[in-house]
Amino acid sequence: MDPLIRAVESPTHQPLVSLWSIHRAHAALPAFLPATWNPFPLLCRPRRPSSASPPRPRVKQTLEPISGAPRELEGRRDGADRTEIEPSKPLAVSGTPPAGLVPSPTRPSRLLRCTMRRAPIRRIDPSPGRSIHPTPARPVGSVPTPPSHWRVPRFGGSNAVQFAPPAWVLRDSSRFGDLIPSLELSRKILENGCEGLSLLPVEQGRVDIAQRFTRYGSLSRTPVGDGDGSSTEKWNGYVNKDDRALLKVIKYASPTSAGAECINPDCSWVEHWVHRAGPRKEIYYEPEEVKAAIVTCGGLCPGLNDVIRQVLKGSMFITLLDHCGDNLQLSRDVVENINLNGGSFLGVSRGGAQTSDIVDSIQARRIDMLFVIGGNGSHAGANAIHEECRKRKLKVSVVAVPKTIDNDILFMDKTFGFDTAVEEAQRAINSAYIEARSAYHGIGLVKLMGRSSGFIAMHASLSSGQIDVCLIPEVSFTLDGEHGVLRHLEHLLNTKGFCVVCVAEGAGQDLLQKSNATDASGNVILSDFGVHMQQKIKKHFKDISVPADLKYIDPTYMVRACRANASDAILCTVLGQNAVHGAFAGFSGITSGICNTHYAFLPIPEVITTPKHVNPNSRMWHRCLTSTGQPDFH
Ligand SMILES: Nc1ncnc2c1ncn2[C@@H]1O[C@H](COP(=O)(O)OP(=O)(O)O)[C@@H](O)[C@H]1O
Ligand SMILES: O=P(O)(O)OC[C@H]1O[C@](O)(COP(=O)(O)O)[C@@H](O)[C@@H]1O
Repeated sequence: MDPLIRAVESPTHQPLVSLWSIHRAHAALPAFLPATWNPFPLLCRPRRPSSASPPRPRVKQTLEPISGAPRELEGRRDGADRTEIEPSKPLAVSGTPPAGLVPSPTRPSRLLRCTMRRAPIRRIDPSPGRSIHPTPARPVGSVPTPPSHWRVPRFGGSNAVQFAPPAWVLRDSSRFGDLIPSLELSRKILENGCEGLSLLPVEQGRVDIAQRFTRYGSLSRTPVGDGDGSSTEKWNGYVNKDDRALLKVIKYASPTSAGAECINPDCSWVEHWVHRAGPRKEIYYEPEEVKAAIVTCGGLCPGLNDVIRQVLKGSMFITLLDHCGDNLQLSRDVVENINLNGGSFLGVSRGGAQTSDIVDSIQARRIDMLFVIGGNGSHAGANAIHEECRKRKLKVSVVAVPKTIDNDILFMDKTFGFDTAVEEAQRAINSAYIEARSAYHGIGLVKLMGRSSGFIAMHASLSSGQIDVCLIPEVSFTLDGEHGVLRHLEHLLNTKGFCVVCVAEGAGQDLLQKSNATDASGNVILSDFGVHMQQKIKKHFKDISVPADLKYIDPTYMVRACRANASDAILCTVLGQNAVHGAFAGFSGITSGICNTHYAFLPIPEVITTPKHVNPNSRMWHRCLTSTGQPDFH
């Protein structure tokens, strides 16, 4: 099914992520399984119920423990002759199994291959106006215990969540019938099955939904050699629409494992599949006719120009870009060298227009694709636009590219600009180090950006190796008292003679007076912890009559108002290209990211559930503590 049309027309948005839960498989099964049993999900395949397919026979299997009575399990046999345990009876062996149980010698693997539970489809209600900023829920800086979302980044709401793959609705004819009950073609689908359907039966003629083959792969791309034995005829370089990447690869044996990100209380394995990004063979727009708009919002970020340029390069025939209400004709020539400079060629701002006005403009200008390059706020905006386009039944692909130096977007390995910002931040740290090292009782203090997450401070501290104390918003601390930061600085001056402190912008907000002011986008304007810390250090050492030479460095915008480094430039290139591929493939309401080293498309509502934070239990934060040698400050 045309995913764009699905997005535009379906009353229930079917997000792009396929997520299947193997319910409690690990917790309940191991005692019954041979040591070689693999609890990982490849053996499990999504069940796709279809009214066309005959009911599968029920089967019973017996588990024969070494000691104790045999137990019977019930399930259904699937087409591949595998048995699925009934969802309502996840294992029918509740309670703690007696020790020493082994699988039945008769067909053990069939029985226990996997336990599948079909989770209800979660309806996404992105509430366009909803603020995704963390402050209402958690006052900035007050971090008594790590909130659950730091430990459990996950898709969806409660329990097992399943997102259908793109064509799922079409294959599930009964569900499809529910969606569009009155249409002739949907009846045909019910009768004939849905495979191979390429036209959506809604308002044909008004919305052009026919797919066509892209010429992307035939332009100049040919396979190199045949050394690997693959046939050049078969090579096409396209990403299959059913390709998926696994989001999480660590299986935590216990919720207390370092950095465990558990979805279930018992930490049982749940697989998260994300759609692989890249060029599809079938596209839903005529490249020569596409009109696209790009917008860059929020704070500056190294690499914005690289993404803009790639959107132009990747899409062969984008003819129009729209910025601030003005039509700005862009061509490849115009953007040829923009990546050599920092900033945004299009400009950035906070705050902005009403969603309905933006969509009015999209409609009036007959724009087919909108590329939104921005952070959490921009993603919320993009989603609101996508929803409004759906409501108006407009064939518009809204695709985002996650941008922020703060690296605070969920599920992404990293956002572009972050690496560069860390590199720049390191320079500030190095200067502070040199100043502190060269002075008698020198103290270098560096404040780095990071509104609600301390990724820049943590990574810059780690990469520089010159930091003695790193303070981030996610970890609470006290300044005064026996276990406070100031006493530790005293200790450092006494022992090594100097020290360097790195604080994230959002750190220690609970120690400061709140202003409650917000910027034009609704982001809380933070109190300046860097200056507060500077004053506290000066006063403390004056009070105890110990000389201290404090040098305060706040590089502020210097870490982001620069050109992307090589690593970010590559990331921007790929993300920008993939955004175009996603739009041409007919997706809307998605973002183009990198997850678990693979480039992926993710549904926007999922990535804006909450900003990503440093997990204080993570290995990375512990590595940082090992590197700085700092104690707990409370
Ligand atoms: N919840 C929201 N819904 C719709 N638009 C939003 C929302 N939050 C922010 N925006 C818009 O997104 C744009 C960028 O948001 P901002 O928070 O400044 O930067 P960033 O995208 O980097 O987080 C602003 O124009 C703002 O009006
Ligand atoms: O002063 P400005 O431009 O509003 O930006 C300050 C904020 O921008 C950032 O650099 C990035 O924020 P965004 O991701 O919202 O663009 C933050 O670290 C910082 O708090």
